[in-house]
Amino acid sequence: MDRIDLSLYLVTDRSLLAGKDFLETLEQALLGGVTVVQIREKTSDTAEFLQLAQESKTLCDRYEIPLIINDRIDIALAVNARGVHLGQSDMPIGIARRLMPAGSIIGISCNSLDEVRRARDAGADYIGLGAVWETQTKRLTKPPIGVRGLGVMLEALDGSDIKAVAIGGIKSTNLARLMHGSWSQTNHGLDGVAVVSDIVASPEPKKAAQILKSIFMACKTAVSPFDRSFTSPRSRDEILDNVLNIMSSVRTRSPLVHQITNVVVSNQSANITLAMGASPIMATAPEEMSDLAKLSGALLVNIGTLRAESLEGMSKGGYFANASKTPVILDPVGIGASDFRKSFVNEILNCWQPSVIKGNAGELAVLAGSSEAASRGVDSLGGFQHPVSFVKQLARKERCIILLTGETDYISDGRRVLLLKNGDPMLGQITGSGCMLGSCIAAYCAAANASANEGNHELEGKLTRGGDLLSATVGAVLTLTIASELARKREDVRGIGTFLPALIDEVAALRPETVRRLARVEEVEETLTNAV
Ligand SMILES: Cc1ncc(COP(=O)(O)OP(=O)(O)O)c(N)n1
Ligand SMILES: Cc1ncsc1CCOP(=O)(O)O
Repeated sequence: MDRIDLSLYLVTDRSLLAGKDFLETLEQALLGGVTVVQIREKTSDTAEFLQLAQESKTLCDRYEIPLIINDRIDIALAVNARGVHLGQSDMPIGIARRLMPAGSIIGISCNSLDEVRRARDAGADYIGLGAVWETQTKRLTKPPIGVRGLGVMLEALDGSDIKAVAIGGIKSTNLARLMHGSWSQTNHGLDGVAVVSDIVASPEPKKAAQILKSIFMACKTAVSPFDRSFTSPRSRDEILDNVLNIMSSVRTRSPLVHQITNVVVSNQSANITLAMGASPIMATAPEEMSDLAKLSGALLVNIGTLRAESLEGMSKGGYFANASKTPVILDPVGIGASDFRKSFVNEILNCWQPSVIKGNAGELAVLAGSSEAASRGVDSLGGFQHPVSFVKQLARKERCIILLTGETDYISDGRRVLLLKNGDPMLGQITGSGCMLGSCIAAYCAAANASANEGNHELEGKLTRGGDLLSATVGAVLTLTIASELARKREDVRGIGTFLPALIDEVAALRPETVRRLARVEEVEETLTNAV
């Protein structure tokens, strides 16, 4: 089916034209670069549908763009359309295939893995996966799949030549998130996106199509398998060099670090951010997320004390941060404690792409859907048998950097895995050391991202500016853990009460040479086993 290009698939809807002319809007969309058009008429009678289809066919032929008809095989035959798009309760694929001329394109909508498998076995040419998100265009009868639900459906097409497009709620503002988040673990990506309102309802359909197309193409080429929107350093020594550069950069740039964090640690998180040389802003109101995303160098989302009023802020915060190409650090504190936390994390990960996810074994196990490491509240009750494999695979699955904290910290970007062995046990005895680490990661990521791509070139389709966020995460861990070792040795530290201020002081006083001298970082080679 490589004869038709599904990259930007326009599905029409006359009810969204808001006064614009149908054919003029279609022509603008064609000029804007749509690669296939589906005429979808839910309310018109046969004569009206036929006329629209005929006029659309003439126009599409002029632009050499294939025309697909929604549901109606008779109309598709009458206008000699390139194919039909069927729903689950329309004509079965086998019969449609017999009725349509040889070589016609037959697409079908799928909302579940079962439907994808059936469509594959029935010989569909492509599937429309959706709805991905809620949409105003159609009343949905089945719940949205969410970005993270698409990968497993795409995986079911491995080895076949069936193509897949996503549909439902897709806009220029969330397309990059869709493209980043929908890859299967086997690296099966989307062949296209089907869009109705973002083009049809736009006052400038040509421009709307152009924007969608350029984001799609940028993502399709930039997001090759495991190729993140950030740089990956080549060796352990290069990572350490980068860590020291980023450390200095935090102090010289003093980036603004937006933190939506929990009430237990808010104060110490703000202070550790200041100690690193960055500038904290602890803001939760959804109304200011758009403005703050433009100002901040990074966003930390920590769900430690999840409250109804912070949910919207977290959802919007990550969304606007992605749009501003600002790294987002997710700390899913105590995700295993309640179904509420679990489903909220799932919800936000369907709205935005994190750059780094940090958590203890219990938290990351819940996120990965593994029962290997249990947790109680915010504490982990054990570890993984193969932590190296686990972090590497989770990084691939979530397409971001994963930091698994514990006595040894494991960091992976899906390609390499680093083990960090610094840190004093007292860090685990004070409340909020993990949350402070989230602040440190955000500050380092802000500095690393700010120094990348300063000319702002070639950023379309990316969710950060391309900074070395792997080294940034390593640097943040080293900063806090090495400072904890130094703090513990101080004579004025007599217990956890005196340890916390000493820790903040040591972070502020930490010098790059000390980090290089004391860092205990190893890189491990890992062939993936099935850990996630
Ligand atoms: C490309 C694409 N995907 C899905 C749909 C939805 O089709 P269907 O389930 O038949 O629902 P209606 O479009 O008939 O409301 C589609 N039209 N196009
Ligand atoms: C036809 C259809 N099928 C699933 S969602 C949808 C409508 C998508 O419209 P929009 O792109 O405006 O969200």
